[in-house]
Amino acid sequence: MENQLNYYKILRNEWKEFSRDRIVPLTQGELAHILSLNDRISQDDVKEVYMPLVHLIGLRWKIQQQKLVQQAQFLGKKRPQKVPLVIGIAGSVAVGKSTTARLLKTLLKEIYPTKKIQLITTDGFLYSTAELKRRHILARKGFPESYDMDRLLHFMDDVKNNLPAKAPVYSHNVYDIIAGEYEVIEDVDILIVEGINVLQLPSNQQLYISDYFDFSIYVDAKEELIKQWYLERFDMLLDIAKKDRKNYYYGYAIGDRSAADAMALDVWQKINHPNLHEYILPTRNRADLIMSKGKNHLISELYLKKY
Ligand SMILES: Nc1ncnc2c1ncn2[C@@H]1O[C@H](COP(=O)(O)OP(=O)(O)O)[C@@H](O)[C@H]1O
Ligand SMILES: CC(C)(COP(=O)(O)O)[C@@H](O)C(=O)NCCC(=O)O
Repeated sequence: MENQLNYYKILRNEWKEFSRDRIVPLTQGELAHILSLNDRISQDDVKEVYMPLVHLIGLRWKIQQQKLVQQAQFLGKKRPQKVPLVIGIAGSVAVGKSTTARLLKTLLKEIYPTKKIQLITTDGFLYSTAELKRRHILARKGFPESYDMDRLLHFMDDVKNNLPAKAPVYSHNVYDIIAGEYEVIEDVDILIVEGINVLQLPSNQQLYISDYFDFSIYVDAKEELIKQWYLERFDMLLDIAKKDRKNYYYGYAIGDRSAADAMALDVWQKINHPNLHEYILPTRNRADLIMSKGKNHLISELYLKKY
């Protein structure tokens, strides 16, 4: 990413200093616990990248709480209403959004043990395969029109008003929405919302989903790397699928692996590549923080919005 006027470019070495002494340090035991829950993340990443990030989120949370107190005073209310803090995580398919989101949730839970912290992915707001077929847009899965953005907007509205909200659930293994399964969000303190579309503008709406966010992150990397991670994840999904006849990928998993890999590459080129360039990358500059990854998912630099 080239230098942007409205972002501070912060190298990893500078960023890692930002949490020093200002946040509850983790004990070795807590760190080990966090790493055991997320085998994809290194100890260095937790200390050098995620701890300063959690510190920054903590500061934003304080400001949000202060605003709510001021507003309550202005309105002559005794107490401010409870409004959950919402963190959005955007980026390409397979860039590592859900891995980042899971780690952030684990860390926040460790640091704020009495708070309720939940995570949803907007994959659940994709139309079901049956509905995509009915709309003749099965080949457009992941593109803006394949999501029920109105439903997502209403969901965000309920969350922010501290009303119970239900997020539908998507399974990569089934490659579809799981009918009747929901993640229930209720009386939550922090909600993390992860998905390729979280910084997009829903059609026919005046509101961005990100209007509900208190802090937003875009996970970024060069496309060659993301494509490689997509293909590697596809291979991992096939390994899992081999053991399960009901898995969507079972047929590919027991067949010729090079034909399956060629199919995945084709999906990248025809679907995920154009989606990244037409609809996901253009939302990058809406994020409060851009985390830029290099080889082996190592975060090399961060871009923090100046204002
Ligand atoms: N920090 C990381 N270290 C190692 N592998 C990672 C890391 N982040 C993501 N991955 C791997 O990259 C692939 C894509 O990550 P995932 O979180 O599923 O992406 P997304 O949610 O953006 O589609 C997965 O195979 C995941 O295990
Ligand atoms: C469900 C998704 C839209 C969401 O992507 P995610 O960021 O969770 O990987 C994507 O994984 C997808 O299915 N895209 C359609 C093309 C494909 O099969 O990859």
